[in-house]
Parts: sequence; C-alpha cells; structure tokens
Amino acid sequence: MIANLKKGELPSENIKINICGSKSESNRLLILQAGFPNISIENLSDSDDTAVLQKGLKVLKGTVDIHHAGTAMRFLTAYFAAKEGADVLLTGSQRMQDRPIEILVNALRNLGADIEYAQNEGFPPLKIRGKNLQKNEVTIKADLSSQYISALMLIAPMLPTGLIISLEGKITSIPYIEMTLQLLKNIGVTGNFDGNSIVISPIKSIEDVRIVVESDWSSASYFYSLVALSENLQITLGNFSEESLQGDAALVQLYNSLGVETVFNTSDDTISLSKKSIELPDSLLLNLANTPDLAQTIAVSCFGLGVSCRLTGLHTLKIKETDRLMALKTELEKLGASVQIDSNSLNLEKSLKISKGIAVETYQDHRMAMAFAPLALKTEITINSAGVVSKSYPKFWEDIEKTGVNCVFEQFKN
Ligand SMILES: O=C(O)C1=C[C@@H](OP(=O)(O)O)[C@@H](O)[C@H](O)C1
Ligand SMILES: C=C(OP(=O)(O)O)C(=O)O
Repeated sequence: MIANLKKGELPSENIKINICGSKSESNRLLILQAGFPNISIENLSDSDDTAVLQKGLKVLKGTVDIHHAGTAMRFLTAYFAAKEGADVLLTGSQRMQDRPIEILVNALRNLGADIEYAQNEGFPPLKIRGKNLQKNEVTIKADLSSQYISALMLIAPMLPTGLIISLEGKITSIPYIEMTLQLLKNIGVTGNFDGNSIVISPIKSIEDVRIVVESDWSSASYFYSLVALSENLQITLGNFSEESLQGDAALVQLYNSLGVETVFNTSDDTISLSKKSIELPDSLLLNLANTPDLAQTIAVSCFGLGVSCRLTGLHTLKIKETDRLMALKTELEKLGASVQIDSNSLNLEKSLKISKGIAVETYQDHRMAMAFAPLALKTEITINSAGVVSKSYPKFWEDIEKTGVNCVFEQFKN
C-alpha cells in the first residue's frame, strides 16, 4: 500500500485521538503475566509487536516467529531459556536475523541456559531448551541495547534467588531499564538500579493486581510533529499522564522549543497539544541516547521547520528496524535536505526548501513512515509501503486523517 498525503481541510470540531497502550509497557507486562497470572492488564497495545509476543507465549514446543519485534525477540529469549520444558526455535524476519543477540545469549548461557544458534553465530534464529536457571549473578554489556537488560530483569523475580546484574560500559536507553524496574515494583517485586548494578529479589507469588497501560508516547511524537509543522493545530490525546514510565514523555520539553505547548488535563488523563507563536531556534543540539525512538520524528520536524539540528547519542539506530541513520539521510536528502551522519550522530543543515511529490521509502521501518507523514502539512508527499505502521501503531493512518491530513491510499502496491 502506498499513501499519498497532502494538507486537507482542518476539521471544525476538536480533534481527539486515543492512541493505544505503550508497546514497551505491554510487552513487559505480558512476560510478567506469564509468570504471575494474577496480573490483569488494561489498554494493552494493539501493535503487531504485542500480538506476536502474546502468540509466542502460548507456545511451549515448536517454532515461534516474532517477525520484526525486537522486544519480543529479546524478552522471549530470556523467558524460554528460564522456562522448564520449553523447546522452541525462536525466529523472526530477515531483518531480525541481522539484529545482534549475542550479548543476551552469552549472559543467559553464563546463568546456565541452553541456547544454540540455528544459523549464524550471534544472531537469531535461536534453538532454546528451557531449564531451571540456578545462578543469580551475571555481567552484561550495556552499551548496545537496553532490551537485553530488561529481558534479564523480567525473568529475575522468577529465578530461585533473584538476580544481580552488573552492567559494563556506558548504559544506553536508560529510561527503558527504569520502566522495567518500575513495572516490577508495581506488581510487588523488590528491586534496585543504582550506578552499574541492578538487584532484583525473587518472589513466589504476588497479590492480584490490575495495571492500566498508559498510551504510547513514541506514537504521540507524530502528533507533536504535526502540531509543530502546522499553523494552529490543536490535538487532544487520550490516556497520558505527567507521571509516565516512558522516557519518550520527554517530548513535552523537546517540542516546547519547537513551538508545541502541552497541557495535562488531570481530570480525564488527556493531554492537549497546541501551537505557540515563538521564535524558533536557529539550531537544536540534542543527545537522544535516552530517547532513541524520537530521533526520526525530531529530524523530520526540524527539516520541515527549517531548523538545523545536531542529534547525538544515536549509536543504537543502525541495529533497529533498519539502519535509521542511513535511511534518514537518504530520504531527507531526496526532499532537498543536506545531512551528515557518522556512527552516532546526525547533522541536518538549515534549509527552507522542501521538494514536492517525493516518494519516501520506509525500509520496513514503521517509524520512517510515521515520522515523514507530518511533512504533508508542508508539501505533497508519498509514503511507500505505508502498511509498515502496524508494527507499533496499526490505526496510525486513520488517526492522522482526523487531523486534516488528506490521505489517498493505493492498495495494489506494497
Ligand atoms: O525496551 C524497550 O521497550 C525498547 C527499548 C529501546 O531499544 P534499545 O534499548 O535497543 O535502544 C527502544 O528503541 C525500543 O523501541 C523499545
Ligand atoms: C526499535 C524499535 O522496536 P524494537 O527494537 O522493539 O523492534 C522501535 O519500535 O522503534
């Protein structure tokens, strides 16, 4: 499917959008629920990544295919390794087979796990035979993906004596580790994350607990970008709060400097975004090591606004759904930008011209499609393979149409 986008009529009534629950919170809670069935979850993510994890958790023997879902791959690796009786081949899309997993596999093997590489050393697919893991101390490199660490933390309370995790190197994507710890605490597990050490206590059973997943801040980023690129758009987004577990709630501050004001409506747990008239900065300098999933949205917003930016802390982007640094450079330059990248940063030069009628490639990366879509407020633009959004946000196109973006889909192409 391709999506042809352009600016349409601004809706006359208030725009109210309910984004589904955070995929990061949902996927953690599903793993915890598999260990402690008396957790009930509300506002679960309707993303493909959550559906594949949920399906995978029902399998004890056989093949589990998690497609493109990084969290499902990493969390299920740890889950099956510690699940006595499990005998699975855990695999994913071609891209998933290029995304490294050796750091997690080594850590689990050091705890006694039985995991073999079914094809290439260091990469999925994995052959996992679940065992009762008895050890309780492990060291892991923390500079490539926090998902490896969250995976260990999620099985930690189910291990006989819990787990002490020592982190080596500069810790990346820290808010996601904090999210895992907080969710553990919310179900009654005791744990601590201090410096380079994480300690999680074991627990045999927990009290009944009901958890309402907050909506997905990474998905909200595309509406921040739309408001920033608009003349006077106002959008209300449901089920968000100031006390978020998600690091991407940093959007509130980040987009403040790009002219988006956020009001938290505590009476109904919504946020209202509106455009402020401010003098835009000439240039933005941001370290996004704590919020890697916002890099594409922010780079495209800056381009659309004619603001130059230097984004750093992006060393994890090349092992995500695609090499996101390369993809951003290629597609922004098609639109007329000048972009330099190196292994962990992106520089976008100030430019006020945006080419019209460009077709943006998405490289099987949902965030490429969603990050470029708001440019429709500035020029006519086509998004190729627009269906990729379902990885995290299946209703994205439906919701963006509510904001007055005119979308025409050609179904026959994919
Ligand atoms: O734990 C999580 O839910 C996630 C952690 C981050 O990955 P890295 O830790 O690999 O940067 C993020 O990019 C991903 O979308 C979700
Ligand atoms: C990187 C992402 O997901 P994952 O690593 O879980 O595939 C993402 O959603 O942007």
